[in-house]
Amino acid sequence: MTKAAVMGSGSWGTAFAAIMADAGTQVSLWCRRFEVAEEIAATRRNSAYLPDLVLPDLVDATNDAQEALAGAEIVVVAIPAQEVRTALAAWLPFLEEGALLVSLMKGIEQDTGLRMSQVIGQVAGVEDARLVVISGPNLAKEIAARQPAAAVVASTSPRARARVAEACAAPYFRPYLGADVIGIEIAGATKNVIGIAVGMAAGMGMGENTVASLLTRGLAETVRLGVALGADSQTFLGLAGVGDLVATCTSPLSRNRSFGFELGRGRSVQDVLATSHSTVEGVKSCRSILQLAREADVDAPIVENIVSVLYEDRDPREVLGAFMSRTRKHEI
Ligand SMILES: NC(=O)C1=CN([C@@H]2O[C@H](COP(=O)(O)OP(=O)(O)OC[C@H]3O[C@@H](n4cnc5c(N)ncnc54)[C@H](O)[C@@H]3O)[C@@H](O)[C@H]2O)C=CC1
Ligand SMILES: O=C(CO)COP(=O)(O)O
Repeated sequence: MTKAAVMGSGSWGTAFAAIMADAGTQVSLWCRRFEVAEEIAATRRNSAYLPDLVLPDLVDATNDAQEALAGAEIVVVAIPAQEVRTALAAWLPFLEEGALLVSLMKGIEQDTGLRMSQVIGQVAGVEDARLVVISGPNLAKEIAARQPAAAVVASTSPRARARVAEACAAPYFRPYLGADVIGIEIAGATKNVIGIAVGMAAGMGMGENTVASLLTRGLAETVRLGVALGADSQTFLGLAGVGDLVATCTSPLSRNRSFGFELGRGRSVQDVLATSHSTVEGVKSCRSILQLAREADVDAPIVENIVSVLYEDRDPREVLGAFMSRTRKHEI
């Protein structure tokens, strides 16, 4: 039986541990807090994140990273993007020789502008063939309820992606295979920022036309950036592209959309962040994405305007007006 470690017991790490166990993989779920590991051991539940999910018996929880990583052939990282560098460095001594490293994160590192698989590869000093990324329309709560969903499991190594896909193919979770790691990571990180923009518009009372227009232009912006960075444009029509954009931009379960919604209703960035207990990746990644776009000389008006709302105190209403008065141009 394959043994995996899932490092991070927030909403996605916990749901993904259940997926892997339902796929027949033995999972050790690493929890940063001892109380979470203790609760899971005693009740099979992680009440702070997914209270309705009863974790399968194949999931063991521990807050000892060495114990979690012992014997793990697949190591899945599921923590906030900006924390990966430091956390992974602490886990390095306990990684098994040859283990595959899987990123579930949807973010870009601040300051370096690196994608998550790049950060993992750099910190762990491993070749691309051992790195895998997973992305798609995967709202954790729906997955935890075992509602059917699909995702892309991507790696430059056919063997690595096939092995990880096998280890997470559950009756309600269908992994597709992919090789375009750049496209999948750019799609995953950028959709969070587009989700904030759409949420903002919805919070201001705008209807479906506005949502669909922003979503579509957000996709155009994401494709431009991805292709400039070496991605295949077809990737953005797939699960990690359109698929995730639709899930994020239309679901009240999305933290990024909900964050934007509250801004649209008139609350301040600080106020909304102070009351949010879970990760809103678009907030920290939007500046790194804008930086990547500027370096690649790519026009990214939605990301740029979200940065100005979040970091330059710009009024969301003013931003919506700014989109409408941009210089007329060809759609494609
Ligand atoms: N929740 C979802 O539906 C999905 C989330 N993702 C991505 O997965 C990543 C993780 O997100 P969630 O699980 O939703 O976040 P979360 O906010 O639910 O949980 C974050 C987890 O990371 C841990 N953590 C925080 N700082 C840490 C540190 N310095 N060292 C070690 N652990 C730390 C927390 O204790 C918590 O267990 C994000 O990049 C997110 O975009 C991807 C797909 C779906
Ligand atoms: O990535 C996600 C769904 O695929 C989760 O989106 P949020 O982080 O906005 O909740």
